[in-house]
Amino acid sequence: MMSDSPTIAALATAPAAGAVGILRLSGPAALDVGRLLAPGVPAQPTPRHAYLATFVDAEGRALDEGLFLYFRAPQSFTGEDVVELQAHGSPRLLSLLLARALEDARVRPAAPGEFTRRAFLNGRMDLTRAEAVADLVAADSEAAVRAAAAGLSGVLASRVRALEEPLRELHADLEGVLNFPDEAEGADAEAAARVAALRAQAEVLLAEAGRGRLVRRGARVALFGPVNAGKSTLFNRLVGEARALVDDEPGTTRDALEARVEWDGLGVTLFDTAGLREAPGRVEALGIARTRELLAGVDLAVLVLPPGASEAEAEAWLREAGATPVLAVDGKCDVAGAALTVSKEGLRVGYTVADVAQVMSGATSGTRPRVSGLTGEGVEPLRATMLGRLWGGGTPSAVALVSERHADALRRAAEALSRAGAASQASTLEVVSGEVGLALEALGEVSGTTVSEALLDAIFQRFCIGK
Ligand SMILES: Nc1nc2c(c(=O)[nH]1)N(C=O)[C@@H](CNc1ccc(C(=O)N[C@@H](CCC(=O)O)C(=O)O)cc1)CN2
Ligand SMILES: Nc1nc2c(ncn2[C@@H]2O[C@H](COP(=O)(O)OP(=O)(O)OP(=O)(O)O)[C@@H](O)[C@H]2O)c(=O)[nH]1
Ligand SMILES: [Mg+2]
Repeated sequence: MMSDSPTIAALATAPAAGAVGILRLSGPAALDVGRLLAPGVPAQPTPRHAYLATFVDAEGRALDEGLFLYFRAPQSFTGEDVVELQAHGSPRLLSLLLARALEDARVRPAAPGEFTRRAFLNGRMDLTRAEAVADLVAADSEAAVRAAAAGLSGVLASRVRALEEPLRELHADLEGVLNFPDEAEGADAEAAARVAALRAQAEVLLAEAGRGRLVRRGARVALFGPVNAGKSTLFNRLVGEARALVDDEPGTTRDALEARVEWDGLGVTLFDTAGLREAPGRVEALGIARTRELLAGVDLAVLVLPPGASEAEAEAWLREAGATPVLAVDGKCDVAGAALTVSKEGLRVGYTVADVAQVMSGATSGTRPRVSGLTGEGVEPLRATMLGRLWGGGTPSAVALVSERHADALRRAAEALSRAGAASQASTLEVVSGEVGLALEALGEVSGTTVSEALLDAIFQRFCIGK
């Protein structure tokens, strides 16, 4: 099967000027075609040896001097013969080399992810590890890099295997009892307990999907609350630069603003939003509508309240966040603490009459974290609290990167096991075994043991060309 697959070629490096650019070939004609481009390389090169070679055009004129690597099947990334031409990183030079390789009838351009797909099809890695390759390439935070690296080294693979293998044994035992009731007698004795244990294990893995999502695309956090509470000032403080406009005019922020930061390795997209209030102007009302929409889609909403806001007031604003988890904080805490002196000194910038009046009325919450975007007080503890709410304990690198696709398959496996559990009380062994078989099939979609061509197409579509 390996020998009749066409040889594929693609640039393995990004199409931009760089120190080095790599043309990669995989398949039975890789060495032949590689030697057309680098004729000085011996006909039987030592595998994994770096040859310094001249790369030439069709007329034999030198195009570059670079390194030539040969990996002999099956000891290569794809499991096929692989050749790499490591040239100087000129996109034009590399496209000349690629075009020349493609002139050979045995070679065609690689589809996105096709090198990795071949690695999977040739049994070099299971599907979770192939997907971790794409995760690693796409990783844009330290946590994402570490979690993808864990996936590449087989963290998810071994957890899925720990589920798949006992499930396969259970299925075999049940089928044995059904097909050879005499020989296999009693092999189904513990069926209900085994089903229950496996289901619990599937649920545990499924529960990691939320963390997987958080690591992959980063957390999304929005600051929201009444106008003029100090959201933009706090936003700037959290981002570390003056990104948002700040003014004492309520309704300053109209459009939501976003900034990407990395906190303890976790990617976080922070949003500043238009302040909320009754009866806003027309343009501002549009901003408020957008705030509500945005709040529905974030992982955590931080409600910034004016200093000393009452519980009733906090409750009212809390409702704006709907089902999104909310962390409420008292803003402008420098005002709250200094209220009495302020009243003697007169109002400094940022202290509105309302702010001070509220503090002096004594209706402070006492329990909410206090923060001042202006002085920076309480900002570090707030950041730590936000991270805690988003991530909980543990380190992002240890996480099994469960994707939406994995979660969907795990959910179907858990559901089938739940039905198998019910059937073991009330139905025939055939039904139990049928459901266990379905669970096994769903799990196979995660590891790749029972995966369809269409599913593989969908998975490798998101890879880049040359990967
Ligand atoms: N230049 C270059 N760098 C690269 C890659 C590549 O293909 N080329 N990779 C890919 O994109 C990654 C490395 N992945 C690889 C994985 C396995 C094998 C390999 O030859 N495996 C053999 C031998 C194993 C061994 O000697 O221990 C095997 O599995 O049998 C090579 C690269 C990242 N860096
Ligand atoms: N004393 C004090 N003043 C602050 C603090 N944060 C903001 N202010 C002042 O309060 C006013 C409003 O601040 P913004 O950060 O624009 O408030 P906002 O919540 O973004 O307001 P809108 O966008 O209009 O909803 C400005 O005059 C700020 O200087 C703070 O922590 N302490
Ligand atoms: Mg603002």
